[in-house]
Amino acid sequence: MSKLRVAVVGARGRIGSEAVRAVEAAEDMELVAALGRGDRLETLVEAGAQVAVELTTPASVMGNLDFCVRHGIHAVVGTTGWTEDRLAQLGASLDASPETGVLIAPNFSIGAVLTMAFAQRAARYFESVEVIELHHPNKADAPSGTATRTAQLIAAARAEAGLGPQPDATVTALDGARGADVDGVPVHSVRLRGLLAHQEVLLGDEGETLTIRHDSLHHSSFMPGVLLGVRRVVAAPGLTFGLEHFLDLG
Ligand SMILES: NC(=O)C1=CN([C@@H]2O[C@H](COP(=O)(O)OP(=O)(O)OC[C@H]3O[C@@H](n4cnc5c(N)ncnc54)[C@H](OP(=O)(O)O)[C@@H]3O)[C@@H](O)[C@H]2O)C=CC1
Ligand SMILES: O=C(O)C1=N[C@H](C(=O)O)C[C@H](O)C1
Repeated sequence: MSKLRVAVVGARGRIGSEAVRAVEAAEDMELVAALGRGDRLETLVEAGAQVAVELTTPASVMGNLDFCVRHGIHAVVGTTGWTEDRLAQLGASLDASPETGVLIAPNFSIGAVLTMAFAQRAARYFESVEVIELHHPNKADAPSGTATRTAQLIAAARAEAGLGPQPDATVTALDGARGADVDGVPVHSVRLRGLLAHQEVLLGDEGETLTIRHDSLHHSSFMPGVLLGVRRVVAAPGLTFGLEHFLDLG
């Protein structure tokens, strides 16, 4: 069986360097390129990459994906910063290259994917819900892509269940005290030395609360999801948003 020819873009970063090691260790993959900032994207074509794992920054990801899609290189994307406008732009590129697949995974760890699924499922039963994400202090964006996606899923589930706005009698508050508002769900961001990537979803109703917590303790937690994405994206043309689409969550 021929090996999948895989490149990593953002290969010297925190998750990118871990992805390089994971691809090198995978028996069914060959690492054909490892690009850092300033390296030529044409290397991907010269190296015959079938899949590019994109782990850079919100400022770089759109240009990198545009190049990959135009050249028929499938992409597995962990980089954050996705908005409706960006997704529409990527969708237009994919329309012109219909056999190419792009997976965007707000989080590659199975525990985080399950957290999102459990929170989405629980949301309809609770009047109140807030999300707290906690990360290392070198993280560039807030809130995290995972927390934003979690809040969007919760908000959609609440709307589908006919729930209205959350109870909150706050009249005065310091700026930021109630967190960021993501579709009506408060999201609070903690940046703390010693942490890596953590999230709590707090749900509350009369006389009870439910807390769903996930902790990524090492970047290795993301690697099974990255490798699964690489294996599956080659047979999934178009845009797939969320690793859950490649998992059987029952
Ligand atoms: N989906 C998931 O499960 C996960 C997603 N992430 C996300 O991945 C992204 C990267 O995170 P992290 O590794 O911590 O960040 P880092 O800053 O450690 O890594 C980003 C790397 O990308 C490089 N880079 C920037 N632009 C380019 C470019 N155009 N071409 C090639 N390389 C480039 C940077 O180089 P330089 O240092 O020179 O700027 C840096 O080495 C973030 O958006 C983060 O939120 C992180 C962990 C898990
Ligand atoms: O920057 C990180 O570290 C992480 N970024 C992703 C996010 O913003 O959700 C995934 C994970 O939380 C780690």
